[in-house]
Amino acid sequence: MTPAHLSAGAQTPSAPAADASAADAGAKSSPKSLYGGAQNRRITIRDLAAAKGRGEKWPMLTAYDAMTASVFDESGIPVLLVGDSMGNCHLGYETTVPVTMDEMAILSAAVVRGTKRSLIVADLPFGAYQEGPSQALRNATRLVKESGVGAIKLEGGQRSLAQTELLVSAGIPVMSHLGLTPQSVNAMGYRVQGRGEQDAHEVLRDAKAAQEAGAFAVVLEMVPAGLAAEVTRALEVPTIGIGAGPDCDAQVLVWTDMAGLTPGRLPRFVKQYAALRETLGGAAKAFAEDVTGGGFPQAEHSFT
Ligand SMILES: Nc1nc(=O)c2c([nH]1)NC[C@@H]1CN(c3ccc(C(=O)N[C@@H](CCC(=O)O)C(=O)O)cc3)CN21
Ligand SMILES: CC(C)C(=O)C(=O)O
Ligand SMILES: [Mg+2]
Repeated sequence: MTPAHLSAGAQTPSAPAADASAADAGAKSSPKSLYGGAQNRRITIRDLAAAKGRGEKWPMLTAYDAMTASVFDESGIPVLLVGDSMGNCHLGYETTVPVTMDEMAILSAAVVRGTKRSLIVADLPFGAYQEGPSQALRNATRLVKESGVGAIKLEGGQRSLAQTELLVSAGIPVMSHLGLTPQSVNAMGYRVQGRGEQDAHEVLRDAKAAQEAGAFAVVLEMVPAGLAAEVTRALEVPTIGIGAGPDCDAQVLVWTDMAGLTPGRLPRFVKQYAALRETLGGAAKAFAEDVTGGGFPQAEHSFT
């Protein structure tokens, strides 16, 4: 098998075009805005830092397969997260806890292959970094080398600082994830975090510590909007909110939630922009009725 980082889709800079025409030169330079995909290269963590300087907000979505990722890439979504939410959204587990490194590596490589411009960030799954910095570096290195991702995300502030520092010193960009950290569901449940002075102070302290350790961005999940605003003002690196109010630098949602594919009750922070479950179910039923009723296939679908 060709390692993903050697294939066309990998997150290594492609060789510059021999003929740098005026149009090309413009397209290769820094994007005027992060959203839109006008640039002819991968988004980098430097682009994200520049967007914070301009006060520009940006979107992030999860992705777990090449085809869906290509839709988001072509739609100009600057950052895609191969989230361990693949556990419940793609692999049929109850939570993110059972997700393995093998599963992360395979689906991350698929997302990288399906995209050209988005920065691809992969979660380190539960159990892949809690042993310590050397375990974290070994597993993060695998996702960078084998899957071709451009950055790694891990949960926890203070408790993951040594891991963050080692990855950053090794040249692997790290996104930190604070507030509700779903890999700790068995300890904390799915509840708003950072309520009350003590807990709010802990979130702010963790965010500053993550930035100090070299994190290029911080996800804030299910924290009060006022606290997220305070953290966003306090940090030089961008904050990415999910259930963290309107004042974060960026917003992330799980793609199956935002597109209306996830069944059942959704978290309060989700907004649905499509009804894919209905659309796809309708297509399946129409196909089934066509087959059982003899309407498909017709001559135009057949060979003589
Ligand atoms: N489909 C999906 N969407 C997500 O946002 C998501 C995942 N899966 N898996 C990984 C984590 C888990 N997340 C979750 C899971 C449940 C709630 C939840 O039950 N929220 C309720 C209760 C809030 C409360 O009681 O304080 C809500 O109404 O928001 C929130 C975030 C966020 N992530
Ligand atoms: C919800 C986002 C931030 C995440 O960690 C995931 O999708 O796994
Ligand atoms: Mg996650």
